[in-house]
Amino acid sequence: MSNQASIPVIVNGAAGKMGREVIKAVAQASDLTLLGAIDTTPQYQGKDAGELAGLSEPLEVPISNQLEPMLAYVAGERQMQPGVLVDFTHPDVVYNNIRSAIAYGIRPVVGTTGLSPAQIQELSDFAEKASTGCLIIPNFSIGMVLLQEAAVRASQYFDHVEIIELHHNQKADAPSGTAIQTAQLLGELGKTFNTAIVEETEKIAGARGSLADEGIRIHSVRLPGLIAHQEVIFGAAGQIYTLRHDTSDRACYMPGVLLAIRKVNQLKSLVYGLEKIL
Ligand SMILES: NC(=O)C1=CN([C@@H]2O[C@H](COP(=O)(O)OP(=O)(O)OC[C@H]3O[C@@H](n4cnc5c(N)ncnc54)[C@H](OP(=O)(O)O)[C@@H]3O)[C@@H](O)[C@H]2O)C=CC1
Ligand SMILES: O=C(O)C1=N[C@H](C(=O)O)C[C@H](O)C1
Repeated sequence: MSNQASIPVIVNGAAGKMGREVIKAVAQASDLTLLGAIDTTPQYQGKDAGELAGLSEPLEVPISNQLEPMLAYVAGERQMQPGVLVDFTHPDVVYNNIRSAIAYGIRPVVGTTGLSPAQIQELSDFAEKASTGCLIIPNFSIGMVLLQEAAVRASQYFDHVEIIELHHNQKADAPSGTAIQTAQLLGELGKTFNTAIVEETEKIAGARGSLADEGIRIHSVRLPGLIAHQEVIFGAAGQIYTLRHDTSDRACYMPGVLLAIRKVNQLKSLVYGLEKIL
């Protein structure tokens, strides 16, 4: 493939669990070229991104903590398509990363969770003004999109629902971005869920989980040995309907990540959720 048709990619959070997986997936895609691998972890500075990701050959792309110079470099690369920043970093830094990328005309594909609705709205306004595509995807797995579709259908018939999300104990944010998005999707129907039939008191604060705006409770479990799992449990008189999704390998997110990298250049504004680009 000529360079002209290739999409230059920067991976931010390149030394992390998801970043390494993305490096491998991008390296194996003939229409994508990894130009930058950014991560702030001190011990990985200068290491080859491919070797760190477990590839047998080096990619000759060193890990660096210099995001802005890398954005400027890729923005100036005229021989290729517009650049894409894939971000799997941390909830505290992702907002500024997205703003910086858009300011340089680089399209963000964001997996990092923890952005507030107000931040997403601000980023949407910013992307719209810049006429720049941006994808924020709380969950890149097809299984989760299908679970959410099934949940939305079930919510037409059930008035009571709670969500349990279970993750590894290195996860910084709770509830998960996926659980928040699932509650939002159920809430879009505009119905009232979980009308209380008794006055509840929590004898230990948090016993009933967090209460999302949609009136849906989300319970967050954090344990070593877990990767990422979610149950949506519907209840009605005499029956329980449970939807569950389990991940066993972060490779499950890669088809969605590659699709997003290829689609974001066709967009002129911010789009939230994988289901919108399938
Ligand atoms: N949308 C989806 O489908 C998925 C989303 N996620 C989300 O992605 C995010 C990352 O997850 P995961 O890979 O497991 O996390 P990790 O902690 O394994 O990786 C994050 C990496 O980013 C680095 N980092 C932190 N701050 C910065 C910064 N300012 N600039 C560059 N690099 C930085 C971290 O370094 P250090 O460790 O030194 O801080 C670390 O190496 C989380 O928000 C998670 O919820 C995860 C899986 C799927
Ligand atoms: O931190 C993770 O691991 C994951 N984070 C995302 C979230 O918060 O929903 C997606 C997936 O659940 C894995």
